[in-house]
Amino acid sequence: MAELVFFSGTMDSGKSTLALQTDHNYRARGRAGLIFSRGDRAGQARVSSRLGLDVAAHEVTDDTDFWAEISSRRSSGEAVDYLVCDEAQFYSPEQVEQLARLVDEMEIDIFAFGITTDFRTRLFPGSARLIELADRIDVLQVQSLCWCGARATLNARTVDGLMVTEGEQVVIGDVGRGEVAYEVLCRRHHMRRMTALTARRRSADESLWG
Ligand SMILES: Nc1ncnc2c1ncn2[C@@H]1O[C@H](COP(=O)(O)OP(=O)(O)O)[C@@H](O)[C@H]1O
Ligand SMILES: Cc1cn([C@H]2C[C@H](O)[C@@H](COP(=O)(O)O)O2)c(=O)[nH]c1=O
Repeated sequence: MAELVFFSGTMDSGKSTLALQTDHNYRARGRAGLIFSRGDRAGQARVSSRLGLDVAAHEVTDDTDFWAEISSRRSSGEAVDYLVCDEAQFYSPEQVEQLARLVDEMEIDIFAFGITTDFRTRLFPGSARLIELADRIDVLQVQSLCWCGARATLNARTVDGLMVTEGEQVVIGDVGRGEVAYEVLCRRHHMRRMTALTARRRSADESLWG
């Protein structure tokens, strides 16, 4: 039976690496698949992993209709056994429904990878629909860590190292890089808006003033 699986984790938890490994393993066994992504940091139509792999992919846009796209490929004789869908948090709820339909009506395995929540700890619409519809949700086993050493479960957006809570939901970026960047935190420190820089400053102040 084909499945819709949602592999989720914080930023920098190895999702794109696993997406590329999954594609590699299925392809190595003669199965035919397609890789999709939306808004990868490396640019349009790419899936890039911080471990160094960077491969071509099909860019998902507002106009992408997965059902129409795969039906048309199949009608013209192309085999499509599975889809690897990276940055799936950016897909629309309707696109996630199209993916679920491909599983149920065409027996195509869908491996979707993405973060669940944004910098304000709110679900992305695409991730919400994946959580509602997936046959299985796999939380990545590689632990990303908060600066305090606890397991990081949330993504913070930072400007010059300080956590911000206002802004657009979607701003493509990387952890620890750029003026606007991201940092993974445990819930306690996300709630306290305490990034690595804030913590360092606080401890410097404490040692200065006793
Ligand atoms: N220099 C490195 N050596 C070993 N592992 C690394 C290195 N840089 C990154 N990684 C691993 O890559 C992971 C990030 O992988 P990636 O697929 O880019 O994450 P995601 O797609 O979830 O944002 C990190 O959690 C870490 O385990
Ligand atoms: C928290 C959060 C993240 N993003 C963006 C930043 C990155 O471009 C991607 C996540 O990529 P990764 O492969 O999981 O590192 O999402 C965003 O647009 N808005 C947010 O709130």
